[in-house]
Amino acid sequence: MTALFSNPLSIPVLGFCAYSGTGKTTLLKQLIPALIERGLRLAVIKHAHHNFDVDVPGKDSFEMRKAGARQVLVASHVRWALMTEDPVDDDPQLQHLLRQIEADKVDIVLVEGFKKLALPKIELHRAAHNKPLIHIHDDNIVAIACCDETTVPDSLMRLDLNNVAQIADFVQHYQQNWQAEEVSLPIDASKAAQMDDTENSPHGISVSQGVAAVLSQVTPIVDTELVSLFDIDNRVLAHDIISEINVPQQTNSAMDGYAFAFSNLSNKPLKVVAEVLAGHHYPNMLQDGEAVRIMTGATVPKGADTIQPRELANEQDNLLTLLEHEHIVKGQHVRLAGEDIASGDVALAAGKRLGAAELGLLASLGFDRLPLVKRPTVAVFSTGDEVSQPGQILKQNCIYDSNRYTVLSMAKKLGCQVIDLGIIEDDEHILTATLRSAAEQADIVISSGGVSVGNADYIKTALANVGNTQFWRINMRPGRPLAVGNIDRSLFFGLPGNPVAVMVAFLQFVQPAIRKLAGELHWQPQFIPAIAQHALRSKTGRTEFLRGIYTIGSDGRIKVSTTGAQGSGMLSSMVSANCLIVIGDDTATIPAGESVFIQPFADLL
Ligand SMILES: Nc1nc2c(c(=O)[nH]1)N[C@H]1C(S)=C(S)[C@@H](COP(=O)(O)OP(=O)(O)OC[C@H]3O[C@@H](n4cnc5c(N)ncnc54)[C@H](O)[C@@H]3O)O[C@H]1N2
Ligand code: MOO
Repeated sequence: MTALFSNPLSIPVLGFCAYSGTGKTTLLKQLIPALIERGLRLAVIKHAHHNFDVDVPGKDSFEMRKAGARQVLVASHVRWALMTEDPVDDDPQLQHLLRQIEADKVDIVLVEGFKKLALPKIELHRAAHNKPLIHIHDDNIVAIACCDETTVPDSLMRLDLNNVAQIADFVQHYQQNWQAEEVSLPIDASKAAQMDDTENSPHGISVSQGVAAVLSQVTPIVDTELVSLFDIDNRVLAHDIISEINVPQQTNSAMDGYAFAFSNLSNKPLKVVAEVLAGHHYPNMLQDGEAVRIMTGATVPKGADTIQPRELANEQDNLLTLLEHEHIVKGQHVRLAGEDIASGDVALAAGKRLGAAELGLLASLGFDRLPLVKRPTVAVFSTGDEVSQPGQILKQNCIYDSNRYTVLSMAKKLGCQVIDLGIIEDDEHILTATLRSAAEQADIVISSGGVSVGNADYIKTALANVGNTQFWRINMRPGRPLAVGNIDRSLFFGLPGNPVAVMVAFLQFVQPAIRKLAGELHWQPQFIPAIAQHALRSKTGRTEFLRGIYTIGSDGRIKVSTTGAQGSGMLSSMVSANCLIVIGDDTATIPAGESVFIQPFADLL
């Protein structure tokens, strides 16, 4: 039996396992120089079963540690050692230890010990020792280094325990051919299995299946319109935009300074023959021994190819001396014509959502009107007798409507035109009429509330009168009940009533649908790995969306903790959060210090 292990590094980790007395350390002591000779940079992790000390009593570092410091780092000009007092009941956590390795400075980590972990290993075996073979119970053995007497199955690579060069060749080959495991995202609609009969399924469907099923019902809008650059707010480009000019138009200076030909560099001063301001040019060809005074953005004259900043030059009586002469590089501080975008290039491709940077780029190419995909229209209403309009007196047993506002806001941020249909009372005729008229006006109709088993009746019957809609149980929390379907040519989403569930369900299901409908290409949810600051719990079989706060640690890594209580009615948890922590349906617990995926809210919320 092996215990789960996943390599947190971007370099391979290879274990060496054997019963004691087989000669693991002896082999490693010979193997390390042989691998270094082959150009590999190594890190080694060794598991010690006893309470070892790096230093000895009497040494300052020892005394400081024994005095109670949790960590002592002792450093000299050749080496440093970090000692951390980290008592644990079981074996130390290899994943945690691996994260201490400087993965950008080594090519492979060799691990001695940790033989129970499911990490790739070379088994060492001496038949004369009469010990059992490890590979029989461990699928992670990639090769066996042994003597002639050991029988090795055909499926396994056989190495000679006494042939260090052969083992080193194997390790080198392993390192060169290793590929990082494909990261499995907690939600991946592209890998969602086909759904069978999902309607009213008591078992529910996964988030990935739900997203895939929603997307399969969306046909992108093909109608386009020309829109002025001023009025484009986060909308989607309908056609490729080809640049008609070079950006920058002319080769120009990136510094205030002097332009000259690099081939003229010598200890002799150059003669300053003119001054070129931005928006102007020097009409002549620069001759041997000449330079011009030039400002940032001004066109570099013909005959010049290099700029020296003003602060690294001395000019007196039109004679120029270049300082730090030996550091000057040909072409420095020159911005070449077309280096940003060349005439004829696709500056932006169809399907791109236009934010501030894209608008700036289009403006820099001289475009003032752009062909855009027509905005999706989204109609939104709330249901529920207890739901009251903000601004009015809150009646007993009632709650103010927040869902319409969160949904309308998220739809607007996705560039949609929105129609607010208000709060619709729980009445079959009124709901039916509302749905019919909403579908006539909107590409997407969104309601909240009334989709769970108890109180779904009105919306269910109203929907049955006007369209074809399925009620799903999504294996997620929050946001379990969800209705999805069609009313004529409109897509309908019945989101659950709980305010956090509404937002999470919108982000996971409505958002991809709007993006596809709006013509956006290559849109995928953004998952970023972060280190959990405390243990996170879920239940296998469902995807958990916890409200999280991520920050960047002093080590440059992203860390995340939850906002605390996670009730699906607690909108304050969404306000304090800046991300969702996503625990996929195959995971029950994420221990503190382990990696978990987050979905930052970015600018959508
Ligand atoms: N027996 C079961 N009961 C419930 C289940 C279940 O599977 N079996 N699912 C629970 C889950 S999960 C959710 S979420 C809710 C969803 O219920 P509905 O979609 O029918 O929503 P309502 O019951 O109408 O409301 C739930 C909750 O949200 C508040 N709400 C509703 N609309 C608004 C609004 N516009 N603004 C603010 N708050 C709103 C409402 O007052 C309720 O407190 O069902 C569980 N029950
Ligand atoms: O959708 Mo519900 O509790 O999972 O909020």
